[in-house]
Amino acid sequence: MTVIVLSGPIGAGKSSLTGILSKYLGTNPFYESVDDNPVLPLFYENPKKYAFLLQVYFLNTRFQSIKAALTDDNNVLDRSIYEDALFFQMNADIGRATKEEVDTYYELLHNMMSELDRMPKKNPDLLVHIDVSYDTMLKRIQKRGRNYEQLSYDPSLEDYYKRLLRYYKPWYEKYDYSPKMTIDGDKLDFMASEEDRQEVLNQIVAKLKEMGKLDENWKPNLVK
Ligand SMILES: Nc1ncnc2c1ncn2[C@@H]1O[C@H](COP(=O)(O)OP(=O)(O)O)[C@@H](O)[C@H]1O
Ligand SMILES: Nc1nc2c(ncn2[C@H]2C[C@H](O)[C@@H](COP(=O)(O)O)O2)c(=O)[nH]1
Repeated sequence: MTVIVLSGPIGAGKSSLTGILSKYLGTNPFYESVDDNPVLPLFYENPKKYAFLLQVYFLNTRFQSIKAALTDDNNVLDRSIYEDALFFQMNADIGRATKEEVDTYYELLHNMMSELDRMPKKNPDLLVHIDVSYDTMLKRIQKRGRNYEQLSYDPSLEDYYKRLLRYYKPWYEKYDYSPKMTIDGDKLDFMASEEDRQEVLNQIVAKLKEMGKLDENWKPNLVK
């Protein structure tokens, strides 16, 4: 039984890989609340006003998801609570949160992480990070086509996305809640290429076997 958390910038392919991986491993996917998230469009319309509210919304849903996933012990999460502060800190650094909001946020996060630390299973088994360049990220955001995420909606999103990418390297290096691995999301087109999809799955399965989380003789639940 495994809990795998995915990470990566906007449009990296986390939701897509969550679907592919959970089917392959025969585990249950947890998707982030995006299309049904009432605060997300408000945030893109007025980031300064809604950065704190959006973060509390995401943090709450991520807390619920990781608790359920660690209890069930058979899941893939398309983004997790471990990535939450990366987003909020970046927004705070560009002046979208007051000192009081920052202090309140970190106190809330700390309380939630302490609660996770008291659970029988405290941590995920593996973090799979999808690494993408700015060009790839932008292409995928365009392909997905959510209006408020497009540079045509707000040209300052170019700086926002580039800044977000810069926060990922130190975040990944510091992450130590579980073993971790990186997928090259620029090179491996796991949506269009069957060969690339299999390569990504092979890399993840090899890591799980190396960690003793999958039996050496394990075979996929579903071969497409
Ligand atoms: N490796 C990939 N190659 C090509 N297109 C991809 C790849 N991963 C995702 N996409 C496409 O990019 C868009 C964003 O993917 P999505 O899974 O929603 O990313 P995320 O959950 O990381 O934001 C979708 O239209 C998806 O079909
Ligand atoms: N300010 C924040 N925005 C966030 C956070 N998590 C996700 N998001 C935004 C980014 C995208 O517009 C959308 C979906 O993200 P994907 O990476 O799944 O495409 O939601 C966050 O914590 N803070």
